[in-house]
Amino acid sequence: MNSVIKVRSLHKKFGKVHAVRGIDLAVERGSVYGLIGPNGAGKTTVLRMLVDIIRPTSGSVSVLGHAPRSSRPGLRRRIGYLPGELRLNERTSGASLLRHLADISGPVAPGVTDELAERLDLDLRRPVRTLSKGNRQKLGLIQAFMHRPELLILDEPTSGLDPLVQREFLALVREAREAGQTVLLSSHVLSEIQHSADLAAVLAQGRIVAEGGIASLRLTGTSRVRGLLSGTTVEEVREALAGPDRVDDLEDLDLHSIGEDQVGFSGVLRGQADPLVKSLSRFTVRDLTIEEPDLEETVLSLYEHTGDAS
Ligand SMILES: Nc1ncnc2c1ncn2[C@@H]1O[C@H](COP(=O)(O)OP(=O)(O)OP(=O)(O)O)[C@@H](O)[C@H]1O
Repeated sequence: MNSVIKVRSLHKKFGKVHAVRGIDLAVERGSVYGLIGPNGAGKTTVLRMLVDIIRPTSGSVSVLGHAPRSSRPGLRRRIGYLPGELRLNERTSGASLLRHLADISGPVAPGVTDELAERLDLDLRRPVRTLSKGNRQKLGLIQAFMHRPELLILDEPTSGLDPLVQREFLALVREAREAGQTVLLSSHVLSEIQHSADLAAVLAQGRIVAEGGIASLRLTGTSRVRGLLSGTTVEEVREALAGPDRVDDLEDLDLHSIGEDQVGFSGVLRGQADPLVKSLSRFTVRDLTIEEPDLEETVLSLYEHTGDAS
C-alpha cells in the first residue's frame, strides 16, 4: 500500500469541544478521497491538521511520508491546499496575487494560470477586492492546482461556484487523478463526492461513521421528487407507480391533473432513482426534478444501520 496520507487515532480538542474523536484514515497515491459530513462534523479540523495550521491533541499524522509539524517549505510545495475560509490580499489583482503565491508554492509552468482562469471563467486582471465570493473561490482553486502538486487538499472546493464551474472543477479533479496526483476533498454535498471520489469517509460528530467505495456506502439518502407528465391521466400514472411494478422506494405520492392531459406528481424517494426513472419512461416526461438528498438524514440512517448512535 502506498499511502500519501496516514492518520492514526487522531484527536483534537478546542477547550471543552472535542472536535475530532479518534480518526483513522489512509489515502492511497493517485486516488480521489472524499470526506463528507454535515456542518460541524470536523472536516475542516482534520484538513487543517494535515497542513499543520493546527496541531493534534493526540494521534499521529503522516503526509507524503512526513509529519506535518516537522515539515519544511519543501513539503508544502508538494501540496496544493484550498482552505475552507480563504483570506486573500485585497489590494492586488488576481494575476499578481497568483504570481506572489507561486513564489511560495514553487514553479508554475508558463500559461498554466491563464489556462485555469479561462476554464473556470475568471478575469485575472480584476482587483481581488471587487471579486464575488464565487470568483474568490476560483482564485483559491487556481492557486491550489497551478503548481501541479502531488497532493491536493481541498476544503469545500465548490462552495459558491455555479453549476457550470462546478462541472469544470470535477473535470480538473479527474485530470489530476489521471496525471497521478492524489486528491483529498471535503464536502457537505453528497453528489459532489459521488461524482468525483473513489473512496469516501462519512464524518459525524468527530468520528468516521462509514467508510468505503462510493457504491458500497449507503449514501443514497432521501430525496424529494417532482415531475410533470403529459398525454396521460392520474389513474394511469398511479397504476404505473403504485401498481404491480410499483416503485417501492417512493412514498407520500401526490398526483394531480393539470389541464386536459397533464399530470403533476411529487413524492419522497428513499433510495435509488433508477426504478422511478424506468417506470416513468412509458410517459412523455415534461419535467423531472430529484433534489439533493439531505445529508443530515443520510448520516442518521447510517447511524441506525451501524447501531452507533452514541
Ligand atoms: N478554533 C476553534 N475553536 C473552537 N472550536 C472550534 C474551532 N474550530 C472548530 N471548532 C469546532 O469544532 C467542531 C468541528 O468543526 P469543523 O469546522 O471542523 O467542522 P466541519 O465539518 O468542517 O463543518 P463545516 O462544514 O461547517 O465547515 C465544531 O463544533 C466547531 O465549532
